[in-house]
Formats: sequence, structure tokens, C-alpha cells
Amino acid sequence: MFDSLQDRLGSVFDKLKRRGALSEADVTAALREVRVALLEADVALPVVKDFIEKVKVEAVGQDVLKSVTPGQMVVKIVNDQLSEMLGADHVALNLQVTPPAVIMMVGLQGSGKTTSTAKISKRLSEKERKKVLMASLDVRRPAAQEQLAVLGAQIGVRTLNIVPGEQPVAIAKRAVQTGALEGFDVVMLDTAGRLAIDEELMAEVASVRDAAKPAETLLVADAMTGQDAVNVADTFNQKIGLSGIVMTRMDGDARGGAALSMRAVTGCPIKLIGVGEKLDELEDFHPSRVASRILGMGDVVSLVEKAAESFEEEEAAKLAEKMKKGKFDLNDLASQLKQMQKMGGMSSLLNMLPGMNSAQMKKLKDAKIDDKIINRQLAIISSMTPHEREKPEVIKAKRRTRIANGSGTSVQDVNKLLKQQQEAARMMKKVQKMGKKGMMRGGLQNLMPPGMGFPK
Ligand SMILES: Nc1nc2c(ncn2[C@@H]2O[C@H](COP(=O)(O)OP(=O)(O)OP(=O)(O)O)[C@@H](O)[C@H]2O)c(=O)[nH]1
Repeated sequence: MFDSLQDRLGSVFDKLKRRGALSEADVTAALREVRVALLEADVALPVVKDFIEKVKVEAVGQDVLKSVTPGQMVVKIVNDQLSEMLGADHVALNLQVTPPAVIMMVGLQGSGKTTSTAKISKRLSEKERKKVLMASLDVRRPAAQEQLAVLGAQIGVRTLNIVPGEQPVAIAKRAVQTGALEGFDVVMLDTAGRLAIDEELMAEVASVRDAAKPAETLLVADAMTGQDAVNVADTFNQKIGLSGIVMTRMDGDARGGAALSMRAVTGCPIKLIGVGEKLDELEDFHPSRVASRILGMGDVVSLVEKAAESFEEEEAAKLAEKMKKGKFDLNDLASQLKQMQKMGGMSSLLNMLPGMNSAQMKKLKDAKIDDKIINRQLAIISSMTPHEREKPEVIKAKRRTRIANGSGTSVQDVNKLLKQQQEAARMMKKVQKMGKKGMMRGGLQNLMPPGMGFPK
């Protein structure tokens, strides 16, 4: 997601990073690029203007010459403003009311309302142990009520029994009553959608709201619909009043501008995002992480979390020990390659590294640096003797050919691998000299296959 915006800002900040100092002209030039990028990413014009103005005020007020890395400073200011625009932190659903807490789902037809209703119900009942009742108020689309009942059966969440001919407001009242009488914690109301906003729809949703007094009124909006979604959000917010937004289809190649402007235009937090058709493909929306990703700074938070998950402590301790000694043999390389596989392979790791944009990723793919390489390298290492793994320098030319044959690879592959190990070993010596500060970067550097390093 947000690819084009990330690419664009990535190249702007590349330029800045290469310069030693940042002049006022640099700021202006960078902001011009940022403006174009945001517009291209489908962010509404007034939102862009406001954003640029805020960043300019921040940047000009700062003593840029004092900063060691002026480019990073601008990145930080833009990042902070972007996070603020997306909403400072994740905002959870508010269910702190006398039960049952009513959640009213609104939005256009096909936005993913029914699916999101089921996703939220599943999450509340499974993860938060809430007793949830779902009711469909869509009496227009044939089989809409049945669709929700089928989803309810799938996820083990009760749906209100269908009474043919009953109108939306009456269904809503009955749902809330049933919820109260039968001790439900949450009542989910899935309202009817329309192809476009019309007065009749607004009147219907407003009367449901008045009857059901929802704790949450969530607009379900399709991230792929860009500016349209923003207009829809604005109208719903003015006429009905929204407490939050659920952005669906964030798994697609939506450009993300809609998320930025929806938040800015309505002031409503984006609370959840849909990332697929399956009923557990629902995630919390984290503004600061998304902002970092947009800027091509990489999602450092997730990178660290992911690394912590898969690096067994023992492995880390062993590695630290080797680092202290400044050693790195083929066993170490093999264990690093295995860790990489666990972390989801190269592509997922690279995605999270700072400064990697999709153009650079494509280059890497074109150079055929993919996850298959890891498997080949592991095959090579496992065709060696334990002694060879510990002392790779004993492997001479003839033996290299045999190792290549034994592992179904080529002599070039074997040579490349050994060169990689030598480079890593050299790096370890350097890291040892650099001390603690360089350890993290040095360690990650060694996760890379031959010829690759941290993006400069
Ligand atoms: N890829 C992807 N597909 C989604 C997501 N959310 C919903 N969908 C799909 O979008 C389609 C429409 O979803 P529905 O939930 O039926 O939409 P709706 O808003 O309830 O539509 P109406 O009942 O006609 O108003 C379905 O095929 C869903 O599987 C998502 O986050 N990602």
C-alpha cells in the first residue's frame, strides 16, 4: 500500500540525505515534491495545502544548520506531521457503555460492510470474549439478511432471527431489546448500503441511529475508491456523525491518499483496516507505522518486533559471543540464513528496511536475488564437512567442484557463498573494533546475500 507516495518521498529524501547541510531552498524544493507526491497519491487538495503549510512552519523555525543530518530532520518533521494527520495513535473501539454496546455500520453498497460486521464480531467474540449479536437492517437487497446469517453461523456468532417484511428501525429496536434482555455485550447493526449517497439513505440511517443510540457509528469505506470515499465520509459525518472509519481493501494497491484525507476532512480516526476477504483479515490501524512506511523510512518498529520473535535467545547469545571474538564461519552464515527464512524470507525483510522503495525492490528482483538463493546456499553449506564449515579456508578448487555437484549448484554459487562468508568475517572484525554502537547495523548487514548491504 501507499507505494507511489513512498517512492516519491523516498527519492526526495535520498537527495537531501546526500547533501551535508540543508538550506531553505532545499526545504522548499523538498516540500514541492512532497506536495506533488501527496496529490498524486489522491490526497485532497485542501488537505495537502494545510499539510505543506504546517511542515513549512515547523521546518523554517528550526536551526537546520545545527543538525548533523539535515535530511533526516526534514524526514522527521514530515513524518511527525503525517502521523498527526493520520491520528496520533491507534484508537480502539469504545464499548464502555451500559451493555449492550451498539455498533452501527454504515457505508455504500459493496464497500465491505457486511464482511466487516462479521470480522469485528468474530474478533470481539473470540479475542475479547464478548457476547455478540448481529442484525442486518438491509431489507432492500434480496438475501442480504441471509448473507449475514450465513456468516454468523461460520464464525459462531448469533444473528437476530429474520422477520419478513420488518422495516430497518423496527429491526434495530428489536435487536437492541434482544441484546438487553438476553445479556449480550455488543449488538452489531449492519445497515443497508446504496450505490451513491441519497437523501432517503441518510434519513433511514438517521432514524436507525435515533432508535438504537449507537456507542460507535463506523463508516466502512473502500480504500480503492480514493476521492469518492472522502466525499462519502464527509457527507456521512455531517449528516449522521461518525465515531470511526473502517478502511477495507487495504490489501489491494490503494494509494493511501484516501486514508489521509478522510481523517483530515472528518476528524474521525481510522480504527480498523480490512486486509483481505477472509474473516480474520482485520487489523488495527497504526498511524505512526503507516506514516513511517509512506516516507520510506521503513517500519523499524515491526522490523525489530519480527526479529525479536524469530531470533532465539540462544542464537543471539552465540552470535554475540562470535562478534566479541570477531569470528564468523559458515555455521554462523547457515544459522543466519535459517533465521532469514523464518522471518519470512528476503522480500518481507527488505520491505521493512529503511530507504527501500518499490523501484529498488524491483531492481533486486530483477537481479534475481530472491528467497530461492537462501535455499541453494543452505544446500551448499550442508554438503560440506563440519571441519570445512568451521574453517572455510581449507576448501580448495577441486573440493569446490565436488561441493557444487553434491549440492546441485554451480562452482560460481559455491565461490559466491565463500566470498560472502569472507566478507561477513571481515565485517565481524570491523564490528568488533567499532564496538557496541555498530553491532546492530553490522549484525543485520550479515543477513544480506552476496553483494548486498544496507541501503545507503
Ligand atoms: N480484498 C478484500 N476484499 C474485501 C475486504 N472487505 C470486503 N471484501 C470483499 O468485498 C466484497 C463486498 O463485501 P460486502 O461485505 O458484501 O459488502 P457490503 O458493503 O456489505 O455490500 P452491500 O451488502 O451490497 O451493501 C466481498 O466480496 C468481500 O469479500 C477487504 O478488506 N479486502
